[in-house]
Parts: sequence; C-alpha cells; structure tokens
Amino acid sequence: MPAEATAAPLLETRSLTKEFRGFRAVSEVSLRVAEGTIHALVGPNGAGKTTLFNLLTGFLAPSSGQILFGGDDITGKQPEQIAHLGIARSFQITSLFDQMSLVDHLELALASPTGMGYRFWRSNAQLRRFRDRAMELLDEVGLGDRAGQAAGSLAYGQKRALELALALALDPRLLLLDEPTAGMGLEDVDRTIALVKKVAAGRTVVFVDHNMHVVGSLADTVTVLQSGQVLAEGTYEQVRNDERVITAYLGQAGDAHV
Ligand SMILES: Nc1ncnc2c1ncn2[C@@H]1O[C@H](COP(=O)(O)OP(=O)(O)OP(=O)(O)O)[C@@H](O)[C@H]1O
Repeated sequence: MPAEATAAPLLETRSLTKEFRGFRAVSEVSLRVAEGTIHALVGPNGAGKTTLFNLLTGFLAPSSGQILFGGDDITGKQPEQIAHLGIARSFQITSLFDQMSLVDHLELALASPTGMGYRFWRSNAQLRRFRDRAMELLDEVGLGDRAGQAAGSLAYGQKRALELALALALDPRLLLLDEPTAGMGLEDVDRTIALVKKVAAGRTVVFVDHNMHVVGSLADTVTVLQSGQVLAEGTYEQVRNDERVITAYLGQAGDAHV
C-alpha cells in the first residue's frame, strides 16, 4: 500500500445519508477507501449497498453528507461528471448489444469522452485509432481471442468480463463493481476473482458481493452495512469474527458461508 494511502483516502464519505420519503436507506455512512486497495461492501439484502453505489456515482443525490474523491468534494455532481473525474462502475445488469462485436463495444466506449454511453459517433477512420487500446483491454480481461465475435454469443461469465473491460475503457482511478460474481458457477467465480485481482493492480476497487469466498479472497478492507448503517469494518478476518456481524448479518443470511 502506498504510504500516502493512510494519510488521504482516494474516496471518502462523511455522514452520507439517503432518505426515501423519510426512510433511511443509507444512514450517516462514513467510509474511507485508501488508494490502491480493494474494499468490499457487504450486508444483508436491503442493507443499503446499491443505494450507496448510486450515491457514489451520482445516480442519486444524497439527502445529507458529503462525498470526497481525491480530496475534492463531488457531492451532488452528475453521473457524467463523476465518470469523467475517474469513477467507473461495472453493472450487474447487462447493457451489451447482442449483435455488436466485442471490439466494436470497446471502440465505441473509448470514443466517448466519459467512456460511458455511445453518444459520440465517429467515422470508421477515427474509431480505428481506438482499436489498439480496445484489443489491449480485451486481452486484459481474457477476451482477446474473441474480439470479432458478437457479444450475444458470449457465455454469462464472459459477458461480465466484457462489462468489466468497458468500465476499464474509462481508465478509472476508482472502479466500482456491482456484484461481480452474481449468478456465476464456481468455475466462473474463481476466474472472476483472478480477473479482479489482475485489473485491481494499480487501481482502487470498491465492490459489493454476497459471496464471502469472493470477499475473503479479494478485499483488503470490508465494510459491513446493516439497515443503512456501518455495523463493522476491518479485514475479512476481523469482521468474520466480529460478534455483531455474526449475530446481525452472517447468522441471518443463508447464502453467507464463513
Ligand atoms: N428508490 C427507492 N425508494 C424507496 N425505497 C428504496 C429505494 N431504493 C432502495 N430503497 C430501500 O432502501 C433499502 C436499501 O436498499 P438497497 O437496494 O440499497 O439495499 P442492498 O443492500 O443493495 O440490497 P440487495 O443486497 O438486496 O441488493 C431497502 O429497504 C430498499 O427497499
């Protein structure tokens, strides 16, 4: 971990709160994510993990509290602005075009100033400039040999890898992964753990996952949320042995094997 990581976190939330008609989905959450680390957010269904991700990416505006990124206050900024500042999110729900090739997906993502959306159509000549980088990204996620295939022909785990490559096209300082192993079989889960470790090198990652094997394999720091609040935080070993976590979360969640 770089020395400055302990001094100034790359991402910080201060008493971040989101209310939906008086119901606090995220309540006074103060997080510190050190640069160069992998940070897991866990908690039972309804704990507030998705809402927190939506706050971090600007898809929701907080009711109160602050979000700082690289020391700058980014509270209330729009999703495009936040993406442009270097926060990319890889979605759980697929947003791929079935008929479009893998390399075309990457080229279009690279051609967009935010790396998101496909609003800025370019000529073929211009798009070709992005081909080398597109191929590098596909290689990075293990899809280089499928570059010309249509996205629709990929298996589920490969689609998730393509989504990851699209998030990396933004060259983010902070990568948010929304349940990277959701719906995967054991083999894909282990492949995804290895892939996330690889792409996390030199980057900062915050991820949500229900699979404790994934959390234990990847996370430097784990934050446990319950009812919108931080219940515990520490290394995986620390939180898995925390009585409050065992009682309040792991004891209840049938899918959490520790
Ligand atoms: N737009 C909304 N309006 C009202 N309530 C909401 C809204 N979005 C989320 N909630 C509520 O906020 C709480 C937290 O939801 P959230 O989806 O953030 O939890 P989660 O930890 O991501 O759960 P899961 O693990 O099931 O994805 C839940 O009780 C949910 O019903």
